[in-house]
Amino acid sequence: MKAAVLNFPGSNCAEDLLWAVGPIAGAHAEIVPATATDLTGYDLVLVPGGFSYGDYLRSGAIAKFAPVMPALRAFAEAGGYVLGICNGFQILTEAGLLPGALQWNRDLTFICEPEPLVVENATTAFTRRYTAGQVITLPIAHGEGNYYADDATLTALEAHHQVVLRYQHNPNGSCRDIAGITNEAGNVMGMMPHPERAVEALLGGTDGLGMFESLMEVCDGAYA
Ligand SMILES: NC(=O)CC[C@H](N)C(=O)O
Repeated sequence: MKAAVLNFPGSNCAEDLLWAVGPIAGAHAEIVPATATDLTGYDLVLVPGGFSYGDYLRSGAIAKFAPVMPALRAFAEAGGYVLGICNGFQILTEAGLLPGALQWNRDLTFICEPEPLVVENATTAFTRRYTAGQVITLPIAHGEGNYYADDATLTALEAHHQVVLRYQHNPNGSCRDIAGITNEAGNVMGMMPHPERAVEALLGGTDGLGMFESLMEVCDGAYA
């Protein structure tokens, strides 16, 4: 699997993500600046967490105009796998690659804590190494993680099994406890928790590793 980790001005998780998907999971991975205009040749594009363009206006609202975004859109429309984590999820919703929006947390505070999550859909390219109903613990670290979508959108998300991760104890006010979703085609996923911060015992847990292993399995076949 060849993975690109996008890097916007203000991203602060690109190196962590590179470490998780590269040396830890075993992919060929490299950092690609937001000024790039071509993403051909990659199997997976990762959109990292952080504060792209200082989170000015709204998280992700400026990043959606970055030079790399037309290439990211073309990559996604061609069926390439895209995973947006935290600010990456915010960027994907702002860009319209995923439905809904991330609002300020219910209590208007930045929350940084390990969070138990239920794997709702274990058939996706991002979660096939888990089992349905499995509870995993991943860190969250965000101010604007309160997922919102209108009722029709939420109903469609549920009907098409696009809700992939739900908070067990909703920390931020997200509609229907949603922590992560895919697009209808299933090749684009966004999630507020950080799987790359849970890939080694040294980090306090390895529950995030399954996401990168799932993608390795889908892109490269059997994963040892
Ligand atoms: N770690 C992150 O990506 C979170 C940053 C994000 N912009 C926020 O909502 O605070």
